Amino acid sequence: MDPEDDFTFCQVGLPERNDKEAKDLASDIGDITLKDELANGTLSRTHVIWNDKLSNDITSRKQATVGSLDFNVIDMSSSKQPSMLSIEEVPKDAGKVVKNSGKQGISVRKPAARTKVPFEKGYSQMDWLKLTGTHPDLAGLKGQSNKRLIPMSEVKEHRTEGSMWTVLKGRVYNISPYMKFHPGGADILMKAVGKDCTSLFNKYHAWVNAEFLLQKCLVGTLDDSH
Ligand code: HEM
Repeated sequence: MDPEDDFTFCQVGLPERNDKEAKDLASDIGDITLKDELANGTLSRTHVIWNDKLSNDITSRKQATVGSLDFNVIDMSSSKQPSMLSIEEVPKDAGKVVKNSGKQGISVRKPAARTKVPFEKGYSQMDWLKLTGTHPDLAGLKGQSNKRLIPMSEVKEHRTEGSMWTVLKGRVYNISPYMKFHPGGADILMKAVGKDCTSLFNKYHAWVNAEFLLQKCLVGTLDDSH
């Protein structure tokens, strides 16, 4: 076996390096990219968000090693662009990071304020999925078809505890059984009752797959002909 490959006995401690050299190197490090070298030799950019335009401003790029750490040292001192935006600078609850068409480079799109409510025991999304798989009539159809066309006037009538209807993307749902499972809380979901909640829904979480989550709560299709 090649002795280089033998990791059973390895040298412990820092390799010999003169202190001044290490300090100079550290002060030189402006931006550090955490490097994920992929099998094919390409670099993945999971750790630092790049503005592609910035790449053009890199005046020098060198490999450096301090102790056992490898760095990509990137000199951007001549750059007129704002500095790179590191992941730490992105607010945790922020929406997607989008590229700005202007000169600013990267900006963060502010989503609608969202407060997740801690779920009561037994009311997690997992519990909801279990319930949808076992409950025989979540929509409260009592044998009626859910292919029925329903006028808005009928939706408005359903605002009582066991029967709270809403319209979402042209479909009518009984959201009464979902109330306590809603991650945003029952109070806010009450705003949807007796109304078309499509725009509110999209404002808070357009990505949520309600067609799937509420499929067992489907009561019918909105009749918007009058
Ligand atoms: C009627 C169908 C709806 C369904 C199936 C639904 C489902 C969900 C789901 C799955 C989440 C968690 C999202 C995530 O973790 O990213 C959520 C969160 C939330 N929902 Fe809804 N929702 C509905 C309607 C609404 C409406 C009408 C409102 C506002 C009036 C609303 C307000 C919120 C809020 C504020 C959260 C916040 C918490 C968060 O995720 O950060 N939802 N909802």
